[in-house]
Amino acid sequence: MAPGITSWASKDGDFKRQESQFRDAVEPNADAKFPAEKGRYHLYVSLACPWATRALIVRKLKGLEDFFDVSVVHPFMGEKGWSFGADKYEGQGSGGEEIANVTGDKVYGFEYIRELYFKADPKYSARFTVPVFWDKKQETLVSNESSEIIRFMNTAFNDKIEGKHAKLDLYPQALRKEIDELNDPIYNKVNNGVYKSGFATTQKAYSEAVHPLFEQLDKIEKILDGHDFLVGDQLTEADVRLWVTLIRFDPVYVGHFKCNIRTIRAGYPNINRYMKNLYHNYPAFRDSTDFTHIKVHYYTSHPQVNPTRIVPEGPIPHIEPM
Ligand SMILES: N[C@@H](CCC(=O)N[C@@H](CS)C(=O)NCC(=O)O)C(=O)O
Repeated sequence: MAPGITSWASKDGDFKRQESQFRDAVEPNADAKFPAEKGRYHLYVSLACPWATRALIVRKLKGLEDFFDVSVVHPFMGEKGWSFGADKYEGQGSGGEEIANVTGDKVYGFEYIRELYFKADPKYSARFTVPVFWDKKQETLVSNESSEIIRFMNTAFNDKIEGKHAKLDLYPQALRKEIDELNDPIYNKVNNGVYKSGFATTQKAYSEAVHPLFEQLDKIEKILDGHDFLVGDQLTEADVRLWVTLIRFDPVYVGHFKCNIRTIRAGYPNINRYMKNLYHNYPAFRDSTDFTHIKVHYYTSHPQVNPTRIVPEGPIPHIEPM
């Protein structure tokens, strides 16, 4: 077992996210290493995980449900990492109860996500993260980096899908510069900023994460004034990448990760409207959201942050109506 799988902070109290190790891509051409083929691939996710949820949202936005199926892990993550229910937390809170929407491993019947990593590379020695984009033909991991998985989903299958799904371009040439310029601070200060705040083990590391996080949210609040999307008044990957953190913010990050300078619902009217619009009016966003998985995962899987593992009841509602 990898030592300290549930210890996230470095010696100086900062949380550092590891670089993903599998960085290939599915490509449209038949002679590619990983050619776009219907039924060939499989996506492994946690419904709790914001990075994995990016891939689920784009799969649905691009109409790729028939192209590759999905396996969903149990939200409790123990010492051996993500499991399909082999490791359950039998304690207080909702962690010990049966959780809906856990599928088991539909490809191999494995118990743990780590088994996929060792199948792909017996010498693998880094973290066993989701999402995992898996090639059933070569029995290997194509990519475990969500930002790249959503990029190839956006393009690789386009000549095999139709209409609005093929036309939808989440990373259009004309907007790339603007999207890239936003992705960078949003990744560092928001998507990863909540983890840096929550996993900090010194006051200094916490402060150095939580203030930039809220300063970046303040900037986003201004960008969204009078707009439904971050860039170009159209849905792009920048929205997908930001939204997965926003939807978890009030239910989890405010309490569990101490990101409590403001809530989204009370402190950011534009961000709240934007978040609610995508949830209530875009099934790809709503259907990829499972608040039970989200809350049970965070509150029960980080005993150094929440030793009682009690899952709080609120906020009620998890997301406000339009
Ligand atoms: N850079 C990766 C990050 C993925 C990631 O860190 N996933 C978390 C879940 S939210 C995970 O699987 N963590 C397990 C671990 O670190 O042991 C991506 O965007 O795909």
